[in-house]
Amino acid sequence: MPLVLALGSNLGDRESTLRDAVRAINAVDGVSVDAASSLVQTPALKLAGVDHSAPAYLNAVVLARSALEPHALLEHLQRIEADHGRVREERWGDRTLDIDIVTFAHVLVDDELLSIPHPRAAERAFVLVPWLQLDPGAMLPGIGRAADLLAGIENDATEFEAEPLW
Ligand SMILES: Nc1ncnc2c1ncn2[C@@H]1O[C@H](COP(=O)(O)OP(=O)(O)OP(=O)(O)O)[C@@H](O)[C@H]1O
Ligand SMILES: Nc1nc2c(c(=O)[nH]1)N=C(CO)CN2
Repeated sequence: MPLVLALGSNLGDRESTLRDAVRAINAVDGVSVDAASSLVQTPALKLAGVDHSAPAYLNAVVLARSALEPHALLEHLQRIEADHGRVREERWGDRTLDIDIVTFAHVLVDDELLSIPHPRAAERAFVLVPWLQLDPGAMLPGIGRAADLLAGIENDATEFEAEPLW
């Protein structure tokens, strides 16, 4: 099944963490990475709104395929986050690595562990901008076209010069 992942980091060596994370995702049995966006830099979004005093994020989107079901995939992604020093503290707090499942084919999931499509992707330029780079026709199933959604929000993402992630 084709799927879309959103990666973010705002602590430590952000670029090398994201680079390692893409390799680790591809190394999961039953998962293969097809493409990765360029890196975008965005100010940290906190529960109270954008926080310019917090370290900025580097974000990227990865297109992959998975033979695993979504919950099994989530467990692997959380292990990869933990391997990169991710400590779970406050919601929307600073982190070395965050990996979210944005879409998983046209599958809809909504339980206590997992919501797909990711319920906040539609409001996040740091997801929509790199995703549209890889797929101009990107759709959030049941929500809408990524291009239309991006047109309705503030786009605070800027390109970050780096070697391709994949
Ligand atoms: N689509 C999804 N991708 C990844 N995690 C998800 C998803 N839907 C629900 N979750 C759940 O969200 C929980 C909290 O994740 P996390 O701590 O990364 O949240 P957050 O990154 O602070 O906020 P946000 O979910 O808005 O990005 C995870 O333990 C996971 O069970
Ligand atoms: N700019 C930016 N802000 C965030 C991000 C992120 O990836 N980028 N992730 C968060 C937790 O999901 C909270 N805030």
